[in-house]
Amino acid sequence: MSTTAMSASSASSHGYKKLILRSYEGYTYRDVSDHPARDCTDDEVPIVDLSGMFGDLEARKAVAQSLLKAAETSGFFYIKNHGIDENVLLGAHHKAREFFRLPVEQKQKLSTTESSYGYQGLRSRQVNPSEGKDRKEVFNFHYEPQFDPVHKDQLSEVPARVRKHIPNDFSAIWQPNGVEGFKEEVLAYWQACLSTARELIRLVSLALDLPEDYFDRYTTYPGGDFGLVFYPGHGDEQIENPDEVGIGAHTDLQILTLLWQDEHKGLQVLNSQNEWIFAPPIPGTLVVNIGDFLMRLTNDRLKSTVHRVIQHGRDDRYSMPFFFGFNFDEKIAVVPTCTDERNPPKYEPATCGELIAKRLALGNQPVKSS
Ligand SMILES: O=C(O)CCC(=O)C(=O)O
Ligand SMILES: [Fe+2]
Repeated sequence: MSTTAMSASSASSHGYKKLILRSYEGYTYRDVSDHPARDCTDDEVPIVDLSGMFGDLEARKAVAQSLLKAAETSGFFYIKNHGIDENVLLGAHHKAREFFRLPVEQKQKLSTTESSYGYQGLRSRQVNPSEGKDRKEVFNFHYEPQFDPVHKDQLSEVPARVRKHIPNDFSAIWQPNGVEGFKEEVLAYWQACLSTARELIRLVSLALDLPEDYFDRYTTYPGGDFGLVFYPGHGDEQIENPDEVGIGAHTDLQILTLLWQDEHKGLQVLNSQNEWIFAPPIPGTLVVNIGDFLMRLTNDRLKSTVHRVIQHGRDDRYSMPFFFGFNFDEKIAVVPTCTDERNPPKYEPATCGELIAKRLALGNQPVKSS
């Protein structure tokens, strides 16, 4: 996402605000209700029970159908019975809590200049050009073959085209930081997410009437960006700016996002009536949402939906998003089952890497407000 703060007007009139969004194609604009968000209904962001994902083909197809319905409407759903060990998940969360409590100078030692790896401080980023700076701290990292259980024992076989995407300064972020077991526990959860995402994409194939392994060849060295995110609570402080965002409105860039959120509400999803709805935390679930590249590959059938976080509670909020993507350099066309004579492909084959680079480059360009 963008690393450059910019200012642009977000004039309010008749209960609507103009929202500027970054997309692969450039800037897009939406008039969005400025009414306070309400909670989503069970239909808008449904719970998909993944138990059947580990069953026979019939059971897998049944789960795929419920996933498809959600992916075609709001593009957001909760998953339960996802198979990720609660202890692994909470292990990473507890390390995140310890990490963000470290003195800021210590956290800043884990910042990088070449890449977006490592620590990013409070209000140092602005994801949305028409909202303010993000009131959050983050510890980020990206896919590394050496952490992927599929490749960690055959690192000499990692192709040069994959190595090319690993920045030189990546290992700096893993130096000891004062939190015992930080790297081990965080990576254990990242690995669980990676394996769940590789399973989920097989369900997506089934849902789209494709062979179950259709996308497998695109997930050998996949995108696996991860963030520990900390939205500090306001405690007894007065909220000075009711519009201040934790993370500004955006769509996720890649294939699927798996988001763990703690018990504090904050995640808002923009529905098709341009109203904000909360996707509140539900114990035992992760939130899954479709990314821009999957929307494109399905000829816009699966929806990549705008979302943001506003954290105005007294308490701190923590979340852990895992962004699953396809191999960065693989040119992929719109899938055959999402097109026909009346609905030809809207997009040329493209690589995930080139489109992401295009969108990130927008962060360095001036914004037109309409
Ligand atoms: O923290 C959250 O609940 C959502 C974060 C998010 O949307 C992102 O990092 O892309
Ligand atoms: Fe997001």
